[in-house]
Amino acid sequence: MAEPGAAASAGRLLAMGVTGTVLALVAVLLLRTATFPEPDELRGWGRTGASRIPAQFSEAERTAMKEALKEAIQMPTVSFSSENINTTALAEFGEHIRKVFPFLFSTSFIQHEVVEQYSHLFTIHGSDPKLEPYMLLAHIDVVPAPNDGWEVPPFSGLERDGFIYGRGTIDNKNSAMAILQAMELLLRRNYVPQRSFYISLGHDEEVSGTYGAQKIAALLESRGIELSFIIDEGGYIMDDFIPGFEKPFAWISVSEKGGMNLMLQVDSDPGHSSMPPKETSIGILAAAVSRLEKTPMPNMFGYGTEKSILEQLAGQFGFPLNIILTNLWIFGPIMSRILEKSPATNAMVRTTVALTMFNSGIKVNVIPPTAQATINLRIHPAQTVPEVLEIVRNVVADDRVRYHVLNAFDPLPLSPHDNEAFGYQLLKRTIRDVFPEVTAVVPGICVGNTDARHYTNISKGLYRFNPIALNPQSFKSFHGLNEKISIQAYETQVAFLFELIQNADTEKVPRPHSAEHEL
Ligand SMILES: CCCCCCCC/C=C\CCCCCCCC(=O)N[C@@H](CC(C)C)C(=O)O
Ligand SMILES: [Zn+2]
Ligand SMILES: [Zn+2]
Repeated sequence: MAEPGAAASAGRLLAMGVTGTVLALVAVLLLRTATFPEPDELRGWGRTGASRIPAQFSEAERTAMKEALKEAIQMPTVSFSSENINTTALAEFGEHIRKVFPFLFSTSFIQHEVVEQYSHLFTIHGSDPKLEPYMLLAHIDVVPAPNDGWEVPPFSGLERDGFIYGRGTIDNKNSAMAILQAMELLLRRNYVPQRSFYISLGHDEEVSGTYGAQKIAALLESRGIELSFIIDEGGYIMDDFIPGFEKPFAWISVSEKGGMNLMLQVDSDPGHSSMPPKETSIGILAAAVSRLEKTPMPNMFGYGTEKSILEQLAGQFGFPLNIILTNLWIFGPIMSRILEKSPATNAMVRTTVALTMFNSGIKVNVIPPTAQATINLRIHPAQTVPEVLEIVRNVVADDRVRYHVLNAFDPLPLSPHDNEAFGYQLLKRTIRDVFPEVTAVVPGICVGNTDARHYTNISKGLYRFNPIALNPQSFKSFHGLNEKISIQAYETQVAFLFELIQNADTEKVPRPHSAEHEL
């Protein structure tokens, strides 16, 4: 987030001016942080006492869970496009889960359905019909991974130095396998849930989820099902993200950006390249997209969740950042500039525009009749598709450019994340139980898109959170090189889900004693 230089200059600014205000604010802050640790009596809500099953796994179980993940990674369930998915590998995955999770497929209160041939929907019938059901969501397809640049072949599932390597180890077979694994281990311990829930594993998330998540959501809607909340990928434990902020913090994405794929096209008369016109379709279009790249969309800091994220992290920083962050009413403009500096934080404060495809030309000596560029926009929660399209037109400001919206959708609404929000509070509580080193949980936004967006008709509580710690380097391996997960992190993910499923067996939302006791 804040670069060392930028934070230092913000600090210098501060030192030059508002010393009195700062001293007063330090006092307020000290009072606040003094009461930060949370009392132990709030631990372990949900199932308590004898009915609580501890997340302790035998050596044999730990070996089996790691081997099951490795085998899943070895199946190249690649989605190249909606029309081109590896159906052989997807079918193999279906056989694999039947083999390694036998209890899941033979328990009377669990129903398994295959949707559109390769997606899986499990219905786990709880004993208490008064409790509204929820869903754990993941996807089993992956993006392509050519061997080049990888330390080990991407579909080898090789273990090295305590890590399992391979495409899908963090996006997102780890979740698919960990959810099923946690449930299998609970069933082996005779667990019967009180609250019903669904496990949904989509097979085409990486190409929009049209036949997986979208069909499952429609199926549940046709059955009149409403869900209390859904937990999908798209938020993480952030480690080493912010200079000056040593501790990891949890980022639960309560929304995700909208999106638009927009094709820009310029047509012109073809002709002989020895007698070129002053401008060609390529030149006109290149200038247009260059203007777009040089003119960032407006900075929307303060209109999404980014401001409240910073305010909630404030108590974790040392001077002067703690003061800056608790007083964004003064320091907001500086902070919004700091956030613009890195691609990840820039994506939080504005609609981003990425030029992703450019096509033109048919022969070296022919003036091209047409040029096309496709841009991929990710829309900030405070903006809409028409607003963003209007800005694009104004920046391009050239009538020779024509626009084709390939697909577009608005940002997702903010899911509730107050003290009454059951799903959010359940995640927070389980984070605190399983990751004691995490001292802050923030409601963030997912800058990419997830299958959760297909479920808006059946749930208002869409949360995106994977219980794994990621640093900036591991973020680069998403869809990139050397994707890997440590065996310990995977075991912790299974333990987290094992606890979360039990924690969900309660009617009441946990109530913090006061705001200061909150994570
Ligand atoms: C202060 C710390 C700042 C850190 C900011 C990082 C923000 C993290 C939020 C989200 C991480 C991205 C999670 C990736 C999930 C996206 C999966 C994906 O690739 N989906 C496709 C869907 C498409 C419809 C095919 C996509 O392109 O978005
Ligand atoms: Zn994913
Ligand atoms: Zn992905």
